[in-house]
Amino acid sequence: MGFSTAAVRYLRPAALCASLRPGASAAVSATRSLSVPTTNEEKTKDELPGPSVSTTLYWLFVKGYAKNSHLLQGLQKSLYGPMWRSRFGPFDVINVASPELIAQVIQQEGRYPVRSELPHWKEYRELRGQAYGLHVDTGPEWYRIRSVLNPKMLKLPEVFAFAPIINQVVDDLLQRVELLRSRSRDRTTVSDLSAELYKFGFEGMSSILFESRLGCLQEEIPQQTLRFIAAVNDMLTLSDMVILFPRWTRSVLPFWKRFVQAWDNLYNIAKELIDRRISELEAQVQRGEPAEATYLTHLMSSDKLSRAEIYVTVTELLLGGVDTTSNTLSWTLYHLARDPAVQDRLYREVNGVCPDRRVPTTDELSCMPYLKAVVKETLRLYPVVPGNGRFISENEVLVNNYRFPKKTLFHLCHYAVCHDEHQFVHAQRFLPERWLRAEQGSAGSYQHHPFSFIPFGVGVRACVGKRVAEMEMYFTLSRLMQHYQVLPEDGAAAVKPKTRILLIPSKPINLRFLARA
Ligand code: HEM
Repeated sequence: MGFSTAAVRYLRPAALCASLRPGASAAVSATRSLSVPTTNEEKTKDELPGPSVSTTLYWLFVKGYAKNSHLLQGLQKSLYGPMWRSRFGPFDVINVASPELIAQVIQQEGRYPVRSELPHWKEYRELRGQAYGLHVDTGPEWYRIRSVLNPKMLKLPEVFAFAPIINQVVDDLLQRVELLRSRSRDRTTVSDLSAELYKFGFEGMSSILFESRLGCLQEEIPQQTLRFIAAVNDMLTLSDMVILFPRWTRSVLPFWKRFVQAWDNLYNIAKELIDRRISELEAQVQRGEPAEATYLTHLMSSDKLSRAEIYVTVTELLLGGVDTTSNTLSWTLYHLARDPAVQDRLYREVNGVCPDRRVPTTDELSCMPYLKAVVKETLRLYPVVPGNGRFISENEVLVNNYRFPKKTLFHLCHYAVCHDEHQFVHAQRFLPERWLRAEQGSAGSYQHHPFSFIPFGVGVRACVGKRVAEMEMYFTLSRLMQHYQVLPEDGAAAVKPKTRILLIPSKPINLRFLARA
């Protein structure tokens, strides 16, 4: 199947944005038709091609695609065409792997789209009497939560208010890089960069959400922070296991109990951090000191979310915001190290806009088109969420002339689409230039379909953290470029991606950071 349990998870909680904006990408063809074709010869899903369960098992566990389910998307597309059906365990999934078909699904997703059902998350919340939150709530209840988050997360001036916090964390990252390279044998290498960037991502998101520093980039990471990071990892890993096994196995297999324990740890630490910060803010207000309009203050003062909903929502934002951004940063630095011409051009752009290592302002970031093109191209080659989902529960759907009943789960094969030569010339190459309007053509690019590049998802349920993630990545990369030239280790082999829910490096990325004069 082009659909793994891992995909289910992001289909799961992944992370939401803008409405369908045909202008979303730099090279959107305005003339393409997104309308749903209708003829009289409708077909049913039983007529769709797709692998048998045994073929799927063979691919996943004999051929090794369980770890590379992003590649299975392309393989299956070549065998079955752009739409096929996969059945495996509890899943019956319709895979769509062309921008036109993805557009058709999204056009019919309804007012309150659902990525996938998360029965095990819902069950945990009910077990503990917690609020459902962003990922489990559906319909108008989900929208109510989104409408509180969107203004603070998706409006640029609001997002820019997080710039000082993010830059403080980038300061710490720079110090950490300096420390690690000075300790390395050749005094330049930072080993396992993704692990360092994960801690950076965690510190960055928690600084915004909890308005407190957790010390992830310190030499001695505080115990509570270590427990928190471990709980996040455990919960996400176990979430995939729990959904695969039927309920009766819970008394014999340890996964459900450990899943509940991991959620308990995660929720309790988040609750403690939030309560502590809220007490500080309340004391501040009582003393007559003005409270800054930061994230928690915004959620509290909106009066639209209960305290229980705030606990869950903030935890879920953290879950969506760490490894997505940190993995994208890892891949970007990996490519910059292997492509000196791209890195040099990026350095010249950053240095031209902000000489003498001056910290860029948000206005100055907007004068760095090549920086943005580099990040876009990284997200095209390594879409950290390689497959997305839509569970259309309310209505029947007509896609590619097949009629699907209510409660059909669609897997949007984003990885296959943004690696498609018909959409992107030299699709396997790292060519940031393709995103620069003035230079289209030099990189052989041409007008691609708006739904061929949707790394943050699409529609009203798209990623709520898109703007924050972009700003964090722009500051981090521009400032790293000001200080260092990055290079691969001598003779280092290429690092391929693998799917572990997200598209992550299959082995540690070690890079040399040479201080710029
Ligand atoms: C490179 C960085 C990121 C990428 C590529 C990414 C990608 C995605 C994608 C593909 C989705 C699913 C969207 C859909 O279903 O259409 C999503 C949802 C989501 N993302 Fe992100 N994300 C990133 C960073 C972040 C950050 C920084 C945050 C937190 C501030 C975040 C929080 C979320 C949340 C909470 C959802 C679920 C929203 C909902 O269901 O209403 N993401 N993300």
